[in-house]
Amino acid sequence: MNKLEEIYQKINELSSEEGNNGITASELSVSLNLERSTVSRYLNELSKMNKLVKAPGKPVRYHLSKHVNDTMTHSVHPNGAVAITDPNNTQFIGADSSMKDIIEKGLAALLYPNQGLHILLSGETGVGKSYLAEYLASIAFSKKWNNFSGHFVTFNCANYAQNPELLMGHIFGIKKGAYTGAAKDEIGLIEQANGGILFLDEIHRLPPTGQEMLFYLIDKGIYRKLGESDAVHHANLVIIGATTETLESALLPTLFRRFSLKLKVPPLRERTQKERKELLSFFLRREAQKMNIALLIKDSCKEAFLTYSCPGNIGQLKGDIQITCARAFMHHLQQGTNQVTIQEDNLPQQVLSSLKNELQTQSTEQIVAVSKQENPFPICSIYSALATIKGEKQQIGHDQASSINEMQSAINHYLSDVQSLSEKRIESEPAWMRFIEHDLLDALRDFSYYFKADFTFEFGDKQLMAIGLHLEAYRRQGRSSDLTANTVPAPQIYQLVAEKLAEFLEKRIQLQLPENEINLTAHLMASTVPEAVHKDGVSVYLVTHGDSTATSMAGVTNYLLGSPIIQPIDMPLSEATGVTYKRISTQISQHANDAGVLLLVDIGSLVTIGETISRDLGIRIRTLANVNLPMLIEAGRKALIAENDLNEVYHAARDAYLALAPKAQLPVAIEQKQRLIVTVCFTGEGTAQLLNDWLCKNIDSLDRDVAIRPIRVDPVNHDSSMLEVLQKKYQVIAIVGTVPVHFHDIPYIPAAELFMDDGHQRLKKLLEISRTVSQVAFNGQKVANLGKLAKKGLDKITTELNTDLFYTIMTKYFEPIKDYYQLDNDSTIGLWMHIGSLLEKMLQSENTGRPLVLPAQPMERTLSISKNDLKLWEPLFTQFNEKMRLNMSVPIKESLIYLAKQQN
Ligand SMILES: Nc1ncnc2c1ncn2[C@@H]1O[C@H](COP(=O)(O)OP(=O)(O)OP(=O)(O)O)[C@@H](O)[C@H]1O
Repeated sequence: MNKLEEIYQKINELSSEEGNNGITASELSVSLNLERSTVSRYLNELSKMNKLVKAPGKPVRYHLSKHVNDTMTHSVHPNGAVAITDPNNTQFIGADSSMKDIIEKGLAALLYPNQGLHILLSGETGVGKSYLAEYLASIAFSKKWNNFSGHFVTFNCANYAQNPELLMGHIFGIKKGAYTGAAKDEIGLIEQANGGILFLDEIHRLPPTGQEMLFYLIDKGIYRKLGESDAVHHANLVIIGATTETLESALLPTLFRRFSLKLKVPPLRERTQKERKELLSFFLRREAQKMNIALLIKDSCKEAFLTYSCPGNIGQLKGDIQITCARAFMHHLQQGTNQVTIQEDNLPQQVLSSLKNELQTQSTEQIVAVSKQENPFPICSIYSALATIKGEKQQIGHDQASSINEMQSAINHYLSDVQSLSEKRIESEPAWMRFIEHDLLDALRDFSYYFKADFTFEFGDKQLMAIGLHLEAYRRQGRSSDLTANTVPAPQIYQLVAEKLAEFLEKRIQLQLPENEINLTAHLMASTVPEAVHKDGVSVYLVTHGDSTATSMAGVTNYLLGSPIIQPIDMPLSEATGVTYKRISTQISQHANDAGVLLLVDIGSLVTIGETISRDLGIRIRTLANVNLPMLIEAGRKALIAENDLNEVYHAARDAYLALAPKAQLPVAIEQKQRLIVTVCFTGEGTAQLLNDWLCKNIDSLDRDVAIRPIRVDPVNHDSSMLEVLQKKYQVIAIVGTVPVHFHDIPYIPAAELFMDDGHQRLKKLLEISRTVSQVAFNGQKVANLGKLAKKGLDKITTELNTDLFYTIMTKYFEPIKDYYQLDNDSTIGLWMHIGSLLEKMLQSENTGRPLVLPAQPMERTLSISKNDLKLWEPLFTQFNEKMRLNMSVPIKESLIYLAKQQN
């Protein structure tokens, strides 16, 4: 036995020991009593011979190749391709050739004790980086290496590249209030993947701060959520990053170095012809399984797939094969053949071009696969769907209306199938666009652009896709399929537009459409009208408390009316009123028109929201409270008729309420009893009194009418007679205290909870919901005029300040600040006045040359100013600088931020 064999045998022995996790050169030199350098030399030799696999890291550990490979089962396929099958039956083409070394290294990294090593993958788009990451993870998980217990979580950083804050929020998690709109704590992907593997695709899209945070996590195992300044979280996970950029330039050097293993996945052009053949067969077999029918491919087409230049690599090859199969399948449906044959005219342009001249004469066909799986390929089943309806109609003699409904639902199914195709993006354009030739696509786009004034409905991408796919199928076929001959007319508005489109297409691209194709096009238009906000009708919005109440009520109504006319807006109880207001107003401003808006809300206090939005946006809005289903249906029905004006829709909905609601539920005037919060404890003087004081200080200005009464509850008999008495005089909103009191249906909030977010929020919501319209109306007025009130005040006390300009700036730029710190009305006016006076002083000092004397800072600086605070205020400060030429110093800026934070 020579030295090399001796060493290899020793490694075999050591590797078979329980819990062995690879061997290092030092360990081996000790057990063989040989020089470490000699051992290293032999180890390198053995790895070159593919007998060992090096796991990167320090110290380098060596594993027997057969151990790494044993984790995969090899199987031979009918076409001779050897593929490795992982436990989830994912075939990895190339695992025995171009990808062998890469896979072995990747597996060794994940096997590395105790936690695995972080991996960075690079390679052109579509080479299979995500596929590789998933493959490695599935093996590591199934073998339970390193106790991987969490999940394999994948995320593409490019999806949020335009919004770095959100991107980092997704990865690291968000602390409530981290930025405007961060209404609640969110857990991040790191937390989700803890104990497992996080795959970050397009990792180079992470901004430098994100990269630093990631570096810190990899280095120290700790991280912070966005917006957190003190808390730290621990995580133990492997990160696999992937990038299409050159490795060195993709990441900050610090982060780059933390990836112990860097692997470059080769492009398709560098793979062998044998591997490309395997890929082609693999993808064709998959499509055949989906279609559940014999799939044949002409030799010439096969050759084209093997030779065309495919810059998008395996991803593009797969996409082009799918499109080709879909076209061939479409052809098969129209011809009624009993097999699908891929022919030259099914090939996308870029594949076809490689065919030109030489190969077109070949015509041998070759069966690729037949499968019995029940999973028919979705696209283009519209004809068969329509045929079924036509058959049923003939049998039972349906009336016209129900036939239209069935037809629409068949079309809708077809569209959602097609839609799922467009979800997978190939390069930058949706997949469906590749089905439609450019001349037709351009013509449809131009039509939607030039004739938009003629539509009373939207004609966007969804419509383009549905109509384009259909007309492309018709055009390729060259004649209308018998199956489309249906006699059910589409609604008039769509029919007219379809006729106009037919005229346009004939002129533009000489495409002649027969009557039944025009009819079917009209049906396609009718089925794809999005959100069905008919441009000239009244819009109806439903706003209710709860996570999904509005959505489900609107869902039922829209279903019954057969049209998504009601727009739901859910108001989660945890959401601040200001945030809800913004959402409602944004939605209304995007969709409403001159016909106005009917706002249906669940509680009276929301009535004023409509009034305020109406004032702010200049849109006519009427509001009805205590909404129920009959009201909603009636409002929807009337709004569907474009001629009905806002008053008609409003009255119809109100009458429906009056006609259908039981007498007891009629909207009688809300009893004008004063609202009361009862605080309870065993003495009525201890905690109850303290709670009383706390509530007095913390209650919102909108609820200043609320009385607070501390009472004693007998520790023995829990006597609640005092509550009986109080209830006669007051409307008791809640009982807060240290003794659980369950009195009628009045909510009880334990004192401890009140000081935590949940309890406080609950009380706030109870107060909000119990506000009467008049209470809110008074304050609502005030809300709308806050700025004006402050301006009036400043007009009286300032001489230098341009209060109009100040008002304009503040109205726009102070709003996010108010929302962020959830400032109440009083604090808002106070801050407006404070800032106004400060600017006045600055102007005076500039004019007179006297130094600026600022009022003493009364606050204790216990609150810290975060980057988010500064970011929030910066636009306002910039405005003062640009529009008023007032440059605020850092201490002045900070004093304002402290002041606002203290109000919170
Ligand atoms: N070796 C393989 N065997 C079988 N299918 C593969 C293989 N490699 C890639 N694919 C398929 O090719 C498609 C593209 O691969 P993938 O999305 O992993 O590429 P990528 O390099 O991550 O691309 P991008 O950089 O655009 O995100 C996937 O749908 C995958 O199914």
